[in-house]
Amino acid sequence: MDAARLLEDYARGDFFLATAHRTILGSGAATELTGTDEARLAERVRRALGDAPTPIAAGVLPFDSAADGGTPARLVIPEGVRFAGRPHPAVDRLPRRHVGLPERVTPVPEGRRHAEAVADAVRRLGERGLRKVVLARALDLEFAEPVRPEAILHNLVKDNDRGYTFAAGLPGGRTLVGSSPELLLSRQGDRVVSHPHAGSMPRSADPVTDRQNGEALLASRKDHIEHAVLAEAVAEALRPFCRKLDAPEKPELVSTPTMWHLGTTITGELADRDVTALHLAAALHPTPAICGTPTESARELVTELEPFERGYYAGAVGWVDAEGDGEWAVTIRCAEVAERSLRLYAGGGIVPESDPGAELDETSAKFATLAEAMGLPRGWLAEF
Ligand SMILES: C=C(O[C@@H]1C=C(C(=O)O)C=C[C@H]1O)C(=O)O
Repeated sequence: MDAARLLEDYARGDFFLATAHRTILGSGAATELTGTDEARLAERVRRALGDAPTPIAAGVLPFDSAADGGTPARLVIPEGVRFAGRPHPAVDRLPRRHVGLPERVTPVPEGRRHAEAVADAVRRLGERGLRKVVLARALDLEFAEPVRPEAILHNLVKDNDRGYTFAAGLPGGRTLVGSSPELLLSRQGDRVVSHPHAGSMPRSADPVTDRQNGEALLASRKDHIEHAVLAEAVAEALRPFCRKLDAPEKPELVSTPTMWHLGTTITGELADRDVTALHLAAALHPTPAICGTPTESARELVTELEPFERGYYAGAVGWVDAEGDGEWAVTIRCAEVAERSLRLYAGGGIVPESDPGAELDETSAKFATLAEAMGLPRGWLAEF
């Protein structure tokens, strides 16, 4: 099966995930499973897959299922599932799709307010004994015409030949669409892998500046601190499930078409095959890549300082099969698409060494993944 065909067949409400190794299209929903207790949901999914018409359950976990009003995890067992190999080079021959310019862009909060929140966070880290907190901001885009998530997904897949490029149906007919560099967890047999990312610099069209940015990130003490907090937490969360765990001491430089990051590949051998990819994803989430350390105090600070609900941003997207295998990516570099509007999200890790202006710039740079896929003029969103 050709991955380009799956991309062309994707329709709003379907589940789509393209990675460096495979492409999955789950169409329709034979069964929908939602819940705010992810560990219990993982059990229900395991039972439901036992006699399901298709081999996987797929969907999204929210940032915080206990947030105001409750944001449930949503998985479906699709009516039909098709698999293909990696999307590239097959999708290269497809033309780009037109998305259209928004009529209005509203930052939530305004950039200046986000920088103030970062300064506030830096102060409160010390007061509350936090090592790190991740603060995000959003941009609301309004359009005169209906927004087509299929067009955005199409361009995201063309632009990003690595990473995890996804679309998933949300409650209320909305769609989460994005391209994340970050693997929360994959399980295949008894092999588990996580590839946490923290520490960021923008890519540049100028090769010299681009290389310098990557080198500056590798040399940045602040970014290594930010990363170490994350890598340690992911290793500690996986350790109880593994009879062997390999967590390198130093991160490597990794890249997307728009950002440089520090990443650590953590691999383990699962002790108990009954623990599925969804159980593991639920146990790891939320990592300090998108929340902070310690988790509960960081989540409280996020709620205090961010003037919006994260919903399914900074959650997870992925699938699990009847054997318990599966893969889950962190839902970053994404947008939540409604009928004629969409909300873009971007955040960054704050440690005592963080600078508010630099953190604001980092969120602007992270909007570029979606901005490019929407065909927005380069740097246009950076004004907001
Ligand atoms: C929170 C986001 O990204 C996360 C935060 C990073 C950082 O603070 O350096 C890097 C990668 C991601 O784990 C985002 O893109 O919105």
